[in-house]
Amino acid sequence: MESTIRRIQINTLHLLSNNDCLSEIDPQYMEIKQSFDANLLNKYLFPYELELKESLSTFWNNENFLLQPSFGLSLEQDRELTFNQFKKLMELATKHFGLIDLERNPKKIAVFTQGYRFQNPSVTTLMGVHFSLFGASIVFLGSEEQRKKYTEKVEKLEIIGCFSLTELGHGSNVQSIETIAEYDHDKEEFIINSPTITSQKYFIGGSAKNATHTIIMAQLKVSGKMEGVHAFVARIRNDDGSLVKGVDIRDCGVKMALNGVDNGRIMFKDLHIPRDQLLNRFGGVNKAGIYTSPINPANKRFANTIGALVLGRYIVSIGSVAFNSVGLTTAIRYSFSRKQFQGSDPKFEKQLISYSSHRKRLIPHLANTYATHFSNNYLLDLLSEKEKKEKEIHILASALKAYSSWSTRDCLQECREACGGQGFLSENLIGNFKSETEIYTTFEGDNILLYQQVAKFMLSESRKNPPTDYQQPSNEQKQRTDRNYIRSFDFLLEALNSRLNQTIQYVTEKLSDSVSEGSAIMDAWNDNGTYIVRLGVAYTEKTILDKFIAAVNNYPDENTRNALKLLVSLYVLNIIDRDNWFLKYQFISPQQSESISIQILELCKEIVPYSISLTDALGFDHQRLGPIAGDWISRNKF
Ligand SMILES: Cc1cc2nc3c(=O)[nH]c(=O)nc-3n(C[C@H](O)[C@H](O)[C@H](O)COP(=O)(O)OP(=O)(O)OC[C@H]3O[C@@H](n4cnc5c(N)ncnc54)[C@H](O)[C@@H]3O)c2cc1C
Repeated sequence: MESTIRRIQINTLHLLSNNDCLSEIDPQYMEIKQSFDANLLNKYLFPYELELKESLSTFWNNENFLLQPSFGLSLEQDRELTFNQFKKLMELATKHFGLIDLERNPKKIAVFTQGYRFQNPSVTTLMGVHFSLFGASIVFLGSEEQRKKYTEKVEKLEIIGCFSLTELGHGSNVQSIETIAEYDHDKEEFIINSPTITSQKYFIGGSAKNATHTIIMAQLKVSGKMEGVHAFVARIRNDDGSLVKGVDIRDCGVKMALNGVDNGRIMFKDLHIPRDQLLNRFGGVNKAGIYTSPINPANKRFANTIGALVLGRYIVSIGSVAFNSVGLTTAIRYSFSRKQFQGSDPKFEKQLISYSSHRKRLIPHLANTYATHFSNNYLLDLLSEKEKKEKEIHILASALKAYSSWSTRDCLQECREACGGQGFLSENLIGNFKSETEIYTTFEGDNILLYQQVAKFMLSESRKNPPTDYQQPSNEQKQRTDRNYIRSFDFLLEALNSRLNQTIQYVTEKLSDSVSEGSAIMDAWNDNGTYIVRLGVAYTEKTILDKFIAAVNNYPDENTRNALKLLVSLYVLNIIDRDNWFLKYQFISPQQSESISIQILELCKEIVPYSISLTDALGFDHQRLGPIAGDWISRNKF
C-alpha cells in the first residue's frame, strides 16, 4: 500500500511539474495512469507552419508590451494601449504574412491567431476588424487592380480600416440595410447617404477614434434601379484626424467588455466617392454607367458577398478554442493544487479535482474543446485548398462559429466558478476573458441566425439525398448498458446520426404541415424556429464527431490515442445526457440513460490523470498564465 501511495505521489508530481503546492497528495484520490508526451500531441494538434510557430513562440516569450493586460485602465488608457498593441501586432504579423494569405495560405493566419498569448482580447478584435474584415473585403470582393491599390497600404498601416455593415435598424437582417449609394454618371461617382436615423452605421469597431477608411456596405442604385447590397471603400478621416466631408461619427461609449475597441456610429451625408471604389468582383458600374454582374439575381449576389467574408467566423472559432484552452489549463491545474475539506483521512485535505462534481464541471469542456479543435483543423484544410468548396466552407464556418462561441461562454463561466474567488481576480485571466469573449456569440453573425443557415442547407441537401427513416435500436441493443457498448464509437455515431436524420424529417414535416395549414413559407419557417435551430445543432455536433473520430483514430501513439478516445466518448455521452431527444424517441432505454450518466462520471475520473498533459498540449504555458495556474502560494508572498 505504501509503495502504491508513493507511486501515486511521484506520478502526480511529475504531471504537475513546476507546482510546489502539491507536496501532499490525497492517496485515496485515484490511481494515476502513465502520462504521455504533451509536445507530440501538440504537434499533432497544430501540424502546420511549424517554423512560423517556432519563431512566434520565441517572440512571445520575450515580448512584454504585447502581453500587458488592459484591465483596470480608464476607457481612454485602454483604447490607447490597445491601439498601440494593435500596431505592434500588425508590424509583427506582416513580417510573416500578407493580406493575400487570407486567400492563399490561411494556415499562417491561424498559427498567428492561435499563438498570440493575448492578455488583452481587444487587440485581436481590432486586428480582426482591420485585417480580416476591411482587408478581407478588398481581397475577396475587390478586383486585381483594387487589391494592388490597397494591399500594401493596409499591411503597412498607411490605411487603418474598419467595416461598416450593421445599422441601428438592421443587425442580423443586413440585406435590408438602408444606406444608399447612388451612382452619378456625370461625375463618375457614388453618393452615399444615410437617409434615416435607423440607417446610421452602428457598433463599427475602430471607427470612433482611429480608422482612416471604412468598407461601407450600402444599397446600390444605378439609373434609378436598386441592385442590392455592395461594398465600397471610403476614406472617413483626413490625415490630420478630422472627419472627411460627408461623414459624421459618434462614439458608442462604454460597453460591457472589449472597451479597447473604439466602436462608433456613423452617418453619411452626400459622401462622394469615385466609381472605382466600388469593390466590383460580384458586380460593378462600367465607364458607360451601366451596372453589370456575373451573378444574378441580387439576393444570390448578396449571399456571395457575405459568404466571401467567412474567414472572420473561422477566426472566432479558433479564438474560442484558444480562450477555452487558457481557462481549462488554469482551472484544471488549480483544481489539482487547491485543497478544501478532509475526506475519510483527517490528515489530508482533498484536492478539488478529487470531487466528482468538480470533475464533471470541467472535464466535459476539455472534451468539447478538443472536438472543436479538430473540426477547426478540417475547416482550415478546406480554406487552404486552391479550388475552394465554397458551400461546405460557408456552412462549416457558420456551424463552428456558433458552436464554439457558445461553448466558450459556458466553458469560461464554469472555469471561473470552479476557481472560486480566485477566478474572479483579473490577474487570473478567466473572468476577464469570459466577459471579453461573450460577444463572440453575437458578432460575425448571431448564433441563432447562423444555426438557421446551417439548417436551411441541411434541408435543401436532404431534398437531393433524403435521410434514411429513423428506426429505434432493437430491444436487444437497448438492453445493453455495459461500458464497452455505451462508449463504443459505433453506438456514439449511430446516436448522433439518428438524431440528425430524424430531426431533418421532423422539421421537414413541421414546415410542410404549417404550409398546408395556410402559412406562408417564411411564417412557417419562423413558427418552427426552435426546431430549426435544433437541426442546426444536430448537424454541427454530428459533423464535429466525424472529424473528431477521424483525427483520434489516426493518432500514432496508442497510449495517447486511448486518452483521446475517452474524450470522444465523453463528448457524445454528454450530448445524449443533456438532450431529451434520445429518450423521447427511444433511441436509448431508461436503463441506458442511467448507465450514460454513470459513464460520464467514470470518464471524467479516467481522464483526470491525463488532463494536465491534455491541457499542456493545447499550447498555453501555465507559467505565463495567471498565478493560480502555477504556484499561487509563493506568488502571494508578502
Ligand atoms: C462589440 C461589438 C463589435 C461590433 N463590431 C462590428 C463591426 O465592426 N462592424 C459591423 O458592421 N458590425 C459590428 N457589430 C455589430 C454586430 O455584428 C451585430 O450586433 C450583430 O450582427 C447582431 O445584430 P443586432 O445587434 O442588431 O441584433 P438583432 O439582429 O437585433 O438580434 C437581436 C436578437 O434577436 C434574435 N433574432 C434576430 N432575428 C431573428 C430571427 N429571424 N429568428 C430568431 N431570432 C432572431 C437574435 O438571435 C438576437 O438574439 C459589433 C457589435 C458589437 C456588440
